[in-house]
Amino acid sequence: MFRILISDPLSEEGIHALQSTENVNIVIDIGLSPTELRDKISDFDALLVRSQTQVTRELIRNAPNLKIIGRAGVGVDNIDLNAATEHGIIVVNAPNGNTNSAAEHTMAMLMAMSRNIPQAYYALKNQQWERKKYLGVELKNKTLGIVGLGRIGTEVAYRAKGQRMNVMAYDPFLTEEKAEKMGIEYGAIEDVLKNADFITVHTPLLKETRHLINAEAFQLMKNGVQIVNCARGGIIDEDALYEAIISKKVAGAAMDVFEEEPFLDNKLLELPEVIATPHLGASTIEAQENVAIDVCQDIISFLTGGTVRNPVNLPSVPKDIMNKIEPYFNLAEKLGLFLIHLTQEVIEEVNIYYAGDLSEVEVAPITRNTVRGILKRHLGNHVNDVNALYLAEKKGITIHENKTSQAKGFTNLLKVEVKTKSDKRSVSGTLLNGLGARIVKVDHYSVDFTPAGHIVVIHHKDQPGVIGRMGSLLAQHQINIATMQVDRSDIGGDAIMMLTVDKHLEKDGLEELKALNEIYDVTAIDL
Ligand SMILES: NC(=O)C1=CN([C@@H]2O[C@H](COP(=O)(O)OP(=O)(O)OC[C@H]3O[C@@H](n4cnc5c(N)ncnc54)[C@H](O)[C@@H]3O)[C@@H](O)[C@H]2O)C=CC1
Ligand SMILES: O=C(O)C(=O)COP(=O)(O)O
Repeated sequence: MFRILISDPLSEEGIHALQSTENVNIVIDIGLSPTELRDKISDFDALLVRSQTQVTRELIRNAPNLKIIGRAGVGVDNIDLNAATEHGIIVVNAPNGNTNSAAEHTMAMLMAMSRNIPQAYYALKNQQWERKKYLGVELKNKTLGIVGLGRIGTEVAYRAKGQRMNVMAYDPFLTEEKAEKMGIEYGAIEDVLKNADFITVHTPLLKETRHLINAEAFQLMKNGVQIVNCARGGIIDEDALYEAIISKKVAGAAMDVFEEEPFLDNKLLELPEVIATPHLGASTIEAQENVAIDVCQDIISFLTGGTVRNPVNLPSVPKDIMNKIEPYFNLAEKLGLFLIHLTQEVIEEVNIYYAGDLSEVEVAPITRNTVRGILKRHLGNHVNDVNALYLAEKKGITIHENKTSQAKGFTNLLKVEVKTKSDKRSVSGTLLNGLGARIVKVDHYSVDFTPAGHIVVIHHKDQPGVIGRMGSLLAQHQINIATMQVDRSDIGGDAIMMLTVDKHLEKDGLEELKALNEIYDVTAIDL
Protein backbone atom coordinates (compact mmCIF):
# COMPACT_ATOMS: atom_id res chain seq x y z
CA MET A 1 0.00 0.00 0.00
CA PHE A 2 1.34 3.44 -1.00
CA ARG A 3 0.35 6.02 1.62
CA ILE A 4 -0.17 9.65 0.61
CA LEU A 5 -0.61 12.53 3.03
CA ILE A 6 -2.24 15.72 1.74
CA SER A 7 -1.49 18.54 4.15
CA ASP A 8 -2.72 21.66 2.26
CA PRO A 9 -6.09 22.20 0.52
CA LEU A 10 -6.05 20.53 -2.90
CA SER A 11 -8.75 20.49 -5.55
CA GLU A 12 -10.94 17.37 -5.57
CA GLU A 13 -10.29 16.88 -9.28
CA GLY A 14 -6.70 15.82 -8.72
CA ILE A 15 -7.48 13.75 -5.65
CA HIS A 16 -10.09 11.75 -7.64
CA ALA A 17 -7.41 10.58 -10.05
CA LEU A 18 -5.27 9.43 -7.14
CA GLN A 19 -8.20 7.70 -5.46
CA SER A 20 -8.85 5.59 -8.52
CA THR A 21 -5.26 4.28 -8.52
CA GLU A 22 -4.76 0.80 -7.09
CA ASN A 23 -3.02 0.25 -3.75
CA VAL A 24 -3.18 3.88 -2.72
CA ASN A 25 -4.28 5.09 0.66
CA ILE A 26 -4.92 8.84 0.93
CA VAL A 27 -5.07 10.79 4.18
CA ILE A 28 -6.17 14.44 4.04
CA ASP A 29 -5.14 16.38 7.12
CA ILE A 30 -5.05 20.14 6.62
CA GLY A 31 -3.60 22.64 9.07
CA LEU A 32 -1.32 20.35 11.05
CA SER A 33 1.22 22.13 13.23
CA PRO A 34 4.90 21.42 12.42
CA THR A 35 5.07 19.07 15.42
CA GLU A 36 1.88 17.22 14.48
CA LEU A 37 3.12 16.82 10.93
CA ARG A 38 6.50 15.57 12.12
CA ASP A 39 4.84 12.98 14.33
CA LYS A 40 2.60 11.83 11.54
CA ILE A 41 4.87 11.74 8.51
CA SER A 42 6.86 8.59 9.27
CA ASP A 43 4.24 6.21 7.81
CA PHE A 44 3.83 8.05 4.51
CA ASP A 45 5.36 7.40 1.10
CA ALA A 46 4.21 10.67 -0.47
CA LEU A 47 3.40 14.15 0.79
CA LEU A 48 1.26 16.60 -1.20
CA VAL A 49 1.46 20.29 -0.32
CA ARG A 50 0.84 23.82 -1.56
CA SER A 51 2.76 26.79 -0.15
CA GLN A 52 1.63 26.61 3.43
CA THR A 53 3.18 23.38 4.68
CA GLN A 54 6.85 23.90 5.52
CA VAL A 55 8.76 20.81 4.42
CA THR A 56 11.88 21.31 6.50
CA ARG A 57 15.03 19.24 6.87
CA GLU A 58 13.77 18.19 10.28
CA LEU A 59 10.49 16.95 8.82
CA ILE A 60 12.35 15.03 6.11
CA ARG A 61 14.64 13.49 8.71
CA ASN A 62 11.54 12.12 10.40
CA ALA A 63 10.14 10.69 7.17
CA PRO A 64 12.02 7.44 6.55
CA ASN A 65 9.44 6.15 4.05
CA LEU A 66 8.95 9.35 2.09
CA LYS A 67 9.74 8.87 -1.61
CA ILE A 68 8.04 11.79 -3.31
CA ILE A 69 6.87 15.28 -2.40
CA GLY A 70 4.31 16.88 -4.70
CA ARG A 71 3.87 20.66 -4.78
CA ALA A 72 0.53 21.67 -6.33
CA GLY A 73 1.87 24.96 -7.65
CA VAL A 74 5.14 26.57 -8.74
CA GLY A 75 7.21 27.86 -5.83
CA VAL A 76 9.13 25.23 -3.90
CA ASP A 77 10.77 27.63 -1.45
CA ASN A 78 8.72 25.99 1.34
CA ILE A 79 10.50 22.69 0.64
CA ASP A 80 14.10 22.01 1.68
CA LEU A 81 15.22 20.70 -1.70
CA ASN A 82 18.75 19.86 -0.55
CA ALA A 83 17.42 17.74 2.28
CA ALA A 84 14.98 16.00 -0.08
CA THR A 85 17.75 15.30 -2.60
CA GLU A 86 20.11 14.00 0.07
CA HIS A 87 17.42 11.61 1.29
CA GLY A 88 16.67 10.48 -2.26
CA ILE A 89 13.20 12.01 -2.25
CA ILE A 90 11.98 13.28 -5.59
CA VAL A 91 10.18 16.62 -5.57
CA VAL A 92 7.65 17.37 -8.31
CA ASN A 93 5.65 20.54 -8.87
CA ALA A 94 2.94 21.83 -11.20
CA PRO A 95 4.60 24.80 -12.91
CA ASN A 96 2.08 25.55 -15.66
CA GLY A 97 -1.36 25.21 -14.15
CA ASN A 98 -1.54 28.53 -12.31
CA THR A 99 0.39 30.82 -14.67
CA ASN A 100 -2.70 32.43 -16.09
CA SER A 101 -4.32 33.01 -12.71
CA ALA A 102 -1.16 34.54 -11.26
CA ALA A 103 -0.80 36.83 -14.30
CA GLU A 104 -4.45 37.91 -14.04
CA HIS A 105 -4.06 38.57 -10.34
CA THR A 106 -0.99 40.69 -11.04
CA MET A 107 -2.98 42.79 -13.51
CA ALA A 108 -5.87 43.05 -11.06
CA MET A 109 -3.49 44.29 -8.37
CA LEU A 110 -1.80 46.71 -10.75
CA MET A 111 -5.11 48.25 -11.76
CA ALA A 112 -6.58 48.26 -8.27
CA MET A 113 -3.44 50.04 -7.05
CA SER A 114 -3.27 52.62 -9.82
CA ARG A 115 -6.93 53.61 -9.21
CA ASN A 116 -7.01 53.21 -5.40
CA ILE A 117 -9.93 50.81 -5.68
CA PRO A 118 -9.49 48.99 -2.34
CA GLN A 119 -9.01 52.26 -0.45
CA ALA A 120 -12.02 53.93 -2.09
CA TYR A 121 -14.17 50.88 -1.49
CA TYR A 122 -13.13 50.77 2.15
CA ALA A 123 -13.96 54.47 2.55
CA LEU A 124 -17.35 54.01 0.95
CA LYS A 125 -18.10 51.06 3.23
CA ASN A 126 -17.39 53.49 6.06
CA GLN A 127 -19.85 56.08 4.72
CA GLN A 128 -17.19 58.31 3.14
CA TRP A 129 -17.88 59.52 -0.41
CA GLU A 130 -14.29 60.47 -1.33
CA ARG A 131 -13.81 61.54 -4.96
CA LYS A 132 -10.93 64.00 -4.63
CA LYS A 133 -8.77 61.88 -2.39
CA TYR A 134 -8.65 58.93 -4.74
CA LEU A 135 -7.28 60.47 -7.87
CA GLY A 136 -5.56 57.71 -9.82
CA VAL A 137 -3.11 57.45 -12.70
CA GLU A 138 -3.55 55.78 -16.08
CA LEU A 139 -1.54 52.77 -17.16
CA LYS A 140 -1.61 53.75 -20.83
CA ASN A 141 1.78 54.97 -22.10
CA LYS A 142 3.39 54.28 -18.75
CA THR A 143 6.35 51.93 -18.50
CA LEU A 144 5.89 48.64 -16.71
CA GLY A 145 9.21 47.19 -15.55
CA ILE A 146 9.11 43.41 -15.24
CA VAL A 147 11.81 41.70 -13.22
CA GLY A 148 11.75 38.01 -14.12
CA LEU A 149 10.28 37.19 -17.51
CA GLY A 150 9.42 33.52 -17.05
CA ARG A 151 5.98 31.97 -17.46
CA ILE A 152 4.05 34.54 -15.39
CA GLY A 153 6.24 37.55 -16.25
CA THR A 154 5.70 36.83 -19.94
CA GLU A 155 1.92 36.58 -19.56
CA VAL A 156 1.94 39.85 -17.62
CA ALA A 157 3.98 41.48 -20.41
CA TYR A 158 1.38 40.56 -23.03
CA ARG A 159 -1.48 41.77 -20.85
CA ALA A 160 0.28 45.05 -20.11
CA LYS A 161 0.76 45.61 -23.85
CA GLY A 162 -2.99 45.12 -24.13
CA GLN A 163 -3.31 48.05 -21.72
CA ARG A 164 -1.10 50.04 -24.14
CA MET A 165 1.75 50.13 -21.63
CA ASN A 166 5.40 50.16 -22.62
CA VAL A 167 7.06 47.10 -21.20
CA MET A 168 10.70 46.85 -20.21
CA ALA A 169 11.98 43.60 -18.75
CA TYR A 170 15.03 42.07 -17.19
CA ASP A 171 15.64 38.35 -16.92
CA PRO A 172 19.04 36.59 -17.03
CA PHE A 173 17.70 34.53 -19.95
CA LEU A 174 16.19 37.40 -21.90
CA THR A 175 18.05 38.54 -25.02
CA GLU A 176 17.49 41.76 -26.95
CA GLU A 177 16.31 39.69 -29.93
CA LYS A 178 13.74 37.83 -27.87
CA ALA A 179 12.51 41.07 -26.31
CA GLU A 180 12.18 42.62 -29.75
CA LYS A 181 10.15 39.64 -30.99
CA MET A 182 7.80 40.08 -28.03
CA GLY A 183 7.45 43.76 -28.75
CA ILE A 184 8.98 44.79 -25.44
CA GLU A 185 12.19 46.49 -24.45
CA TYR A 186 15.16 44.68 -22.95
CA GLY A 187 16.97 46.32 -20.06
CA ALA A 188 19.58 45.48 -17.46
CA ILE A 189 18.01 45.41 -14.02
CA GLU A 190 19.24 48.95 -13.27
CA ASP A 191 17.62 50.22 -16.49
CA VAL A 192 14.33 48.60 -15.58
CA LEU A 193 14.41 50.07 -12.08
CA LYS A 194 15.35 53.55 -13.36
CA ASN A 195 12.83 53.77 -16.18
CA ALA A 196 9.69 52.11 -14.89
CA ASP A 197 6.59 53.88 -13.61
CA PHE A 198 5.31 50.55 -12.32
CA ILE A 199 7.46 47.58 -11.36
CA THR A 200 6.34 43.99 -10.96
CA VAL A 201 8.58 41.12 -9.84
CA HIS A 202 8.15 37.55 -11.09
CA THR A 203 11.28 35.67 -10.05
CA PRO A 204 11.48 32.64 -7.79
CA LEU A 205 12.70 33.30 -4.25
CA LEU A 206 16.34 32.20 -4.32
CA LYS A 207 19.51 33.20 -2.50
CA GLU A 208 20.21 35.59 -5.40
CA THR A 209 16.72 37.11 -5.45
CA ARG A 210 16.18 37.55 -1.70
CA HIS A 211 15.90 41.31 -1.17
CA LEU A 212 16.64 41.90 -4.85
CA ILE A 213 14.47 44.98 -4.41
CA ASN A 214 16.21 46.61 -1.45
CA ALA A 215 16.96 50.17 -0.26
CA GLU A 216 19.60 50.60 -2.98
CA ALA A 217 17.20 49.45 -5.66
CA PHE A 218 14.52 51.88 -4.43
CA GLN A 219 17.06 54.70 -4.72
CA LEU A 220 17.40 53.98 -8.45
CA MET A 221 13.65 54.19 -9.06
CA LYS A 222 11.62 57.16 -10.27
CA ASN A 223 9.92 59.20 -7.59
CA GLY A 224 6.30 58.06 -7.28
CA VAL A 225 6.95 54.57 -8.65
CA GLN A 226 4.34 51.90 -7.86
CA ILE A 227 5.32 48.33 -7.19
CA VAL A 228 3.66 44.90 -7.32
CA ASN A 229 4.73 41.62 -5.76
CA CYS A 230 2.62 38.63 -6.74
CA ALA A 231 5.65 36.32 -6.79
CA ARG A 232 7.24 35.67 -3.41
CA GLY A 233 7.59 37.48 -0.14
CA GLY A 234 11.25 38.29 0.40
CA ILE A 235 12.06 39.34 -3.17
CA ILE A 236 11.20 42.83 -1.95
CA ASP A 237 12.81 43.87 1.33
CA GLU A 238 9.71 44.84 3.33
CA ASP A 239 11.59 47.17 5.71
CA ALA A 240 13.11 49.01 2.74
CA LEU A 241 9.70 49.21 1.06
CA TYR A 242 8.17 50.65 4.22
CA GLU A 243 10.85 53.34 4.35
CA ALA A 244 10.51 54.06 0.63
CA ILE A 245 6.77 54.62 1.05
CA ILE A 246 7.22 56.82 4.10
CA SER A 247 9.79 58.92 2.19
CA LYS A 248 7.32 59.21 -0.75
CA LYS A 249 9.76 57.55 -3.13
CA VAL A 250 7.16 54.83 -3.67
CA ALA A 251 3.60 55.98 -4.24
CA GLY A 252 1.93 52.60 -4.05
CA ALA A 253 2.56 48.92 -3.40
CA ALA A 254 0.36 45.93 -4.21
CA MET A 255 1.36 42.86 -2.29
CA ASP A 256 0.01 39.32 -2.60
CA VAL A 257 2.95 37.69 -0.87
CA PHE A 258 4.94 38.49 2.26
CA GLU A 259 8.16 37.64 4.01
CA GLU A 260 6.20 35.97 6.81
CA GLU A 261 3.07 34.03 5.89
CA PRO A 262 0.45 33.71 7.17
CA PHE A 263 0.36 36.82 9.38
CA LEU A 264 -2.24 38.89 11.14
CA ASP A 265 -0.02 41.84 11.67
CA ASN A 266 2.37 43.42 9.15
CA LYS A 267 3.45 47.04 9.43
CA LEU A 268 3.09 47.52 5.65
CA LEU A 269 -0.66 47.24 6.08
CA GLU A 270 -0.65 50.32 8.30
CA LEU A 271 0.24 52.38 5.22
CA PRO A 272 -2.67 53.64 3.07
CA GLU A 273 -0.48 53.30 -0.03
CA VAL A 274 -0.34 49.54 0.38
CA ILE A 275 -3.02 47.26 -0.96
CA ALA A 276 -2.84 43.56 -0.23
CA THR A 277 -4.30 40.09 -0.73
CA PRO A 278 -3.46 37.01 1.33
CA HIS A 279 -1.47 35.02 -1.29
CA LEU A 280 -4.37 34.63 -3.70
CA GLY A 281 -2.42 34.61 -6.99
CA ALA A 282 -3.22 30.96 -7.71
CA SER A 283 -6.58 30.92 -5.98
CA THR A 284 -8.97 30.33 -8.85
CA ILE A 285 -11.08 27.27 -9.53
CA GLU A 286 -9.24 26.73 -12.81
CA ALA A 287 -5.71 27.04 -11.43
CA GLN A 288 -6.44 24.80 -8.49
CA GLU A 289 -7.93 22.10 -10.71
CA ASN A 290 -4.98 22.34 -13.09
CA VAL A 291 -2.24 22.12 -10.48
CA ALA A 292 -3.95 19.37 -8.49
CA ILE A 293 -4.44 17.25 -11.62
CA ASP A 294 -0.86 17.86 -12.81
CA VAL A 295 0.81 17.03 -9.53
CA CYS A 296 -1.39 13.99 -8.89
CA GLN A 297 -0.62 12.67 -12.37
CA ASP A 298 3.07 12.86 -11.59
CA ILE A 299 2.51 10.99 -8.33
CA ILE A 300 0.63 8.30 -10.26
CA SER A 301 3.44 8.10 -12.87
CA PHE A 302 5.97 7.73 -10.09
CA LEU A 303 3.90 5.02 -8.46
CA THR A 304 3.42 3.06 -11.65
CA GLY A 305 7.06 3.24 -12.70
CA GLY A 306 6.51 5.88 -15.38
CA THR A 307 8.43 9.09 -15.98
CA VAL A 308 7.45 12.13 -13.94
CA ARG A 309 6.89 15.25 -16.04
CA ASN A 310 7.82 17.98 -13.61
CA PRO A 311 10.70 16.90 -11.40
CA VAL A 312 12.28 19.76 -9.45
CA ASN A 313 15.39 18.09 -8.09
CA LEU A 314 16.13 16.08 -11.24
CA PRO A 315 16.50 17.54 -14.72
CA SER A 316 13.40 16.82 -16.73
CA VAL A 317 13.97 14.89 -19.95
CA PRO A 318 11.55 15.17 -22.88
CA LYS A 319 9.57 12.00 -23.53
CA ASP A 320 11.05 11.28 -26.98
CA ILE A 321 14.59 11.46 -25.57
CA MET A 322 13.59 9.41 -22.55
CA ASN A 323 12.26 6.67 -24.86
CA LYS A 324 15.71 6.48 -26.48
CA ILE A 325 17.79 6.36 -23.32
CA GLU A 326 15.60 4.42 -20.90
CA PRO A 327 16.66 1.01 -22.28
CA TYR A 328 20.24 1.80 -21.17
CA PHE A 329 19.37 2.46 -17.54
CA ASN A 330 19.47 -1.18 -16.49
CA LEU A 331 22.71 -1.85 -18.41
CA ALA A 332 24.30 1.24 -16.84
CA GLU A 333 23.35 0.22 -13.32
CA LYS A 334 24.55 -3.35 -13.86
CA LEU A 335 27.90 -2.17 -15.25
CA GLY A 336 28.38 0.04 -12.21
CA LEU A 337 27.45 -2.74 -9.81
CA PHE A 338 29.65 -5.28 -11.64
CA LEU A 339 32.66 -2.97 -11.58
CA ILE A 340 32.45 -2.05 -7.92
CA HIS A 341 32.81 -5.76 -7.10
CA LEU A 342 36.15 -5.86 -8.95
CA THR A 343 37.49 -2.88 -7.02
CA GLN A 344 38.98 -3.40 -3.60
CA GLU A 345 40.25 0.13 -2.93
CA VAL A 346 38.42 3.40 -2.38
CA ILE A 347 37.15 4.81 -5.66
CA GLU A 348 38.36 8.32 -6.46
CA GLU A 349 37.19 8.82 -10.01
CA VAL A 350 34.61 7.40 -12.40
CA ASN A 351 34.92 7.90 -16.15
CA ILE A 352 31.94 7.01 -18.28
CA TYR A 353 32.49 6.75 -22.03
CA TYR A 354 29.48 6.99 -24.31
CA ALA A 355 30.23 5.70 -27.80
CA GLY A 356 28.38 5.22 -31.08
CA ASP A 357 24.66 6.04 -30.92
CA LEU A 358 25.10 6.94 -27.27
CA SER A 359 27.33 9.86 -28.19
CA GLU A 360 24.32 11.59 -29.71
CA VAL A 361 21.87 11.46 -26.81
CA GLU A 362 21.29 13.17 -23.48
CA VAL A 363 23.35 10.97 -21.15
CA ALA A 364 22.92 12.56 -17.71
CA PRO A 365 20.18 10.11 -16.64
CA ILE A 366 22.36 7.16 -17.80
CA THR A 367 25.24 8.57 -15.74
CA ARG A 368 22.99 8.72 -12.69
CA ASN A 369 22.04 5.06 -13.15
CA THR A 370 25.71 4.07 -13.54
CA VAL A 371 26.69 5.91 -10.38
CA ARG A 372 23.71 4.41 -8.59
CA GLY A 373 25.03 0.93 -9.51
CA ILE A 374 28.51 1.80 -8.23
CA LEU A 375 27.25 3.13 -4.91
CA LYS A 376 24.55 0.51 -4.39
CA ARG A 377 26.92 -2.19 -3.20
CA HIS A 378 27.85 -0.23 -0.08
CA LEU A 379 24.91 2.13 0.33
CA GLY A 380 22.12 -0.29 -0.59
CA ASN A 381 18.73 0.95 -1.68
CA HIS A 382 19.29 4.26 0.06
CA VAL A 383 20.89 5.42 -3.18
CA ASN A 384 18.59 6.29 -6.05
CA ASP A 385 18.44 8.50 -9.15
CA VAL A 386 17.78 11.57 -7.09
CA ASN A 387 20.70 11.37 -4.69
CA ALA A 388 23.28 9.28 -6.63
CA LEU A 389 25.40 12.21 -7.83
CA TYR A 390 25.05 14.06 -4.54
CA LEU A 391 26.21 10.99 -2.58
CA ALA A 392 29.13 10.39 -4.99
CA GLU A 393 30.27 13.98 -4.51
CA LYS A 394 29.95 13.63 -0.74
CA LYS A 395 32.17 10.55 -0.90
CA GLY A 396 34.77 12.54 -2.84
CA ILE A 397 34.23 10.67 -6.11
CA THR A 398 34.53 12.76 -9.26
CA ILE A 399 32.45 11.73 -12.25
CA HIS A 400 33.41 12.47 -15.87
CA GLU A 401 31.30 11.88 -18.95
CA ASN A 402 33.04 11.42 -22.31
CA LYS A 403 31.53 10.99 -25.74
CA THR A 404 33.00 9.49 -28.89
CA SER A 405 31.47 8.32 -32.14
CA GLN A 406 33.92 5.35 -32.30
CA ALA A 407 32.15 2.30 -30.83
CA LYS A 408 34.65 -0.43 -31.80
CA GLY A 409 32.27 -2.24 -34.13
CA PHE A 410 29.19 -1.89 -31.90
CA THR A 411 26.36 0.48 -32.67
CA ASN A 412 26.43 1.63 -29.06
CA LEU A 413 28.99 1.09 -26.34
CA LEU A 414 28.95 2.16 -22.71
CA LYS A 415 32.30 1.89 -20.93
CA VAL A 416 32.66 2.54 -17.23
CA GLU A 417 36.08 2.97 -15.69
CA VAL A 418 36.86 3.46 -12.03
CA LYS A 419 40.15 4.75 -10.69
CA THR A 420 41.51 4.19 -7.22
CA LYS A 421 44.82 5.38 -5.79
CA SER A 422 46.75 2.52 -7.40
CA ASP A 423 44.36 0.76 -9.74
CA LYS A 424 42.12 1.27 -12.74
CA ARG A 425 39.36 -1.16 -13.70
CA SER A 426 36.84 -1.01 -16.48
CA VAL A 427 33.87 -2.77 -17.97
CA SER A 428 32.03 -2.15 -21.24
CA GLY A 429 28.54 -3.11 -22.26
CA THR A 430 26.23 -2.74 -25.20
CA LEU A 431 22.59 -3.17 -26.11
CA LEU A 432 22.38 -5.67 -28.96
CA ASN A 433 19.44 -5.18 -31.25
CA GLY A 434 16.77 -7.66 -30.18
CA LEU A 435 19.14 -9.53 -27.85
CA GLY A 436 19.29 -7.15 -24.93
CA ALA A 437 22.22 -6.13 -22.77
CA ARG A 438 25.68 -7.69 -22.96
CA ILE A 439 28.94 -7.12 -21.14
CA VAL A 440 31.55 -7.23 -23.90
CA LYS A 441 34.75 -6.23 -22.18
CA VAL A 442 36.19 -6.55 -18.70
CA ASP A 443 39.40 -4.54 -18.42
CA HIS A 444 41.21 -5.40 -21.68
CA TYR A 445 39.63 -8.87 -22.02
CA SER A 446 36.89 -9.50 -24.56
CA VAL A 447 33.85 -11.37 -23.22
CA ASP A 448 30.19 -11.72 -24.08
CA PHE A 449 27.63 -12.37 -21.40
CA THR A 450 24.30 -11.08 -20.14
CA PRO A 451 24.68 -8.90 -17.02
CA ALA A 452 22.23 -10.82 -14.84
CA GLY A 453 22.20 -13.59 -12.27
CA HIS A 454 25.19 -15.16 -10.52
CA ILE A 455 28.55 -14.41 -12.09
CA VAL A 456 32.03 -15.59 -11.14
CA VAL A 457 35.04 -13.69 -12.44
CA ILE A 458 38.32 -15.58 -12.22
CA HIS A 459 41.72 -14.10 -12.99
CA HIS A 460 44.24 -16.86 -13.56
CA LYS A 461 47.37 -17.97 -15.38
CA ASP A 462 46.79 -19.32 -18.87
CA GLN A 463 47.89 -22.93 -18.27
CA PRO A 464 46.53 -26.39 -19.17
CA GLY A 465 44.30 -27.95 -16.50
CA VAL A 466 43.14 -24.79 -14.71
CA ILE A 467 39.69 -24.86 -16.21
CA GLY A 468 39.23 -28.56 -15.37
CA ARG A 469 40.33 -28.15 -11.75
CA MET A 470 38.14 -25.14 -11.30
CA GLY A 471 35.16 -26.99 -12.84
CA SER A 472 35.54 -29.99 -10.52
CA LEU A 473 35.83 -27.75 -7.49
CA LEU A 474 32.62 -25.96 -8.35
CA ALA A 475 30.93 -29.33 -8.93
CA GLN A 476 31.92 -30.37 -5.39
CA HIS A 477 29.97 -27.32 -4.20
CA GLN A 478 26.97 -28.33 -6.32
CA ILE A 479 27.44 -25.29 -8.55
CA ASN A 480 26.35 -25.79 -12.11
CA ILE A 481 28.07 -23.69 -14.77
CA ALA A 482 25.58 -22.17 -17.21
CA THR A 483 27.98 -20.29 -19.50
CA MET A 484 31.70 -19.84 -19.67
CA GLN A 485 34.02 -17.40 -21.44
CA VAL A 486 37.80 -17.32 -21.45
CA ASP A 487 40.19 -14.71 -22.78
CA ARG A 488 43.89 -14.11 -22.24
CA SER A 489 46.53 -11.44 -22.75
CA ASP A 490 48.93 -13.86 -24.44
CA ILE A 491 49.80 -17.57 -24.45
CA GLY A 492 50.79 -18.61 -20.95
CA GLY A 493 50.08 -15.10 -19.63
CA ASP A 494 47.27 -13.59 -17.57
CA ALA A 495 43.77 -14.74 -18.41
CA ILE A 496 40.20 -14.20 -17.36
CA MET A 497 37.37 -16.68 -16.98
CA MET A 498 33.79 -15.45 -16.76
CA LEU A 499 31.24 -17.94 -15.54
CA THR A 500 27.54 -17.58 -15.10
CA VAL A 501 26.39 -20.13 -12.55
CA ASP A 502 23.02 -21.33 -11.32
CA LYS A 503 23.43 -20.34 -7.70
CA HIS A 504 25.42 -18.01 -5.53
CA LEU A 505 28.99 -19.08 -4.84
CA GLU A 506 29.37 -19.12 -1.06
CA LYS A 507 32.43 -17.93 0.81
CA ASP A 508 33.97 -21.39 1.41
CA GLY A 509 33.80 -22.26 -2.32
CA LEU A 510 35.26 -18.88 -3.13
CA GLU A 511 38.18 -19.40 -0.74
CA GLU A 512 38.90 -22.88 -2.09
CA LEU A 513 38.97 -21.51 -5.64
CA LYS A 514 41.32 -18.71 -4.60
CA ALA A 515 43.61 -21.29 -3.02
CA LEU A 516 44.17 -23.10 -6.34
CA ASN A 517 47.72 -22.46 -7.55
CA GLU A 518 47.17 -20.82 -10.89
CA ILE A 519 44.30 -18.66 -9.75
CA TYR A 520 45.11 -15.06 -8.75
CA ASP A 521 41.73 -13.80 -7.83
CA VAL A 522 38.07 -14.83 -7.76
CA THR A 523 35.05 -12.55 -7.43
CA ALA A 524 31.45 -13.69 -7.10
CA ILE A 525 28.94 -11.13 -8.23
CA ASP A 526 25.15 -11.29 -8.07
CA LEU A 527 23.60 -8.84 -10.50
N1 LIG B 1 1.15 34.59 -5.79
C1 LIG B 1 0.93 33.35 -6.16
O1 LIG B 1 -0.02 32.74 -5.71
C2 LIG B 1 1.82 32.71 -7.14
C3 LIG B 1 3.14 33.00 -7.14
N2 LIG B 1 3.97 32.37 -8.02
C4 LIG B 1 5.39 32.75 -7.98
O2 LIG B 1 5.67 33.55 -9.12
C5 LIG B 1 7.04 33.45 -9.43
C6 LIG B 1 7.23 33.24 -10.93
O3 LIG B 1 6.66 32.01 -11.33
P1 LIG B 1 6.86 31.48 -12.82
O4 LIG B 1 6.76 32.60 -13.77
O5 LIG B 1 5.96 30.31 -12.99
O6 LIG B 1 8.36 30.99 -12.74
P2 LIG B 1 9.39 30.85 -13.96
O7 LIG B 1 10.45 29.94 -13.46
O8 LIG B 1 8.70 30.52 -15.21
O9 LIG B 1 10.01 32.31 -14.10
C7 LIG B 1 10.91 32.87 -13.19
C8 LIG B 1 11.86 33.75 -14.00
O10 LIG B 1 12.66 34.50 -13.11
C9 LIG B 1 13.92 34.64 -13.71
N3 LIG B 1 14.94 35.05 -12.75
C10 LIG B 1 15.64 34.29 -11.89
N4 LIG B 1 16.50 35.04 -11.19
C11 LIG B 1 16.31 36.32 -11.61
C12 LIG B 1 16.90 37.55 -11.26
N5 LIG B 1 17.86 37.63 -10.32
N6 LIG B 1 16.49 38.67 -11.90
C13 LIG B 1 15.54 38.60 -12.84
N7 LIG B 1 14.94 37.45 -13.23
C14 LIG B 1 15.33 36.32 -12.60
C15 LIG B 1 14.18 33.29 -14.33
O11 LIG B 1 15.17 33.34 -15.32
C16 LIG B 1 12.81 32.93 -14.88
O12 LIG B 1 12.69 33.30 -16.23
C17 LIG B 1 7.59 32.35 -8.55
O13 LIG B 1 8.19 32.94 -7.43
C18 LIG B 1 6.36 31.60 -8.13
O14 LIG B 1 6.53 30.92 -6.94
C19 LIG B 1 3.51 31.49 -8.93
C20 LIG B 1 2.19 31.17 -8.99
C21 LIG B 1 1.23 31.76 -8.07
O1 LIG C 1 2.43 28.30 -7.15
C1 LIG C 1 2.94 29.15 -6.41
O2 LIG C 1 4.14 29.43 -6.39
C2 LIG C 1 2.08 29.87 -5.47
O3 LIG C 1 2.55 30.78 -4.82
C3 LIG C 1 0.72 29.41 -5.24
O4 LIG C 1 0.67 29.10 -3.89
P1 LIG C 1 -0.57 28.28 -3.28
O5 LIG C 1 -0.54 26.94 -3.96
O6 LIG C 1 -1.78 29.05 -3.63
O7 LIG C 1 -0.32 28.18 -1.83
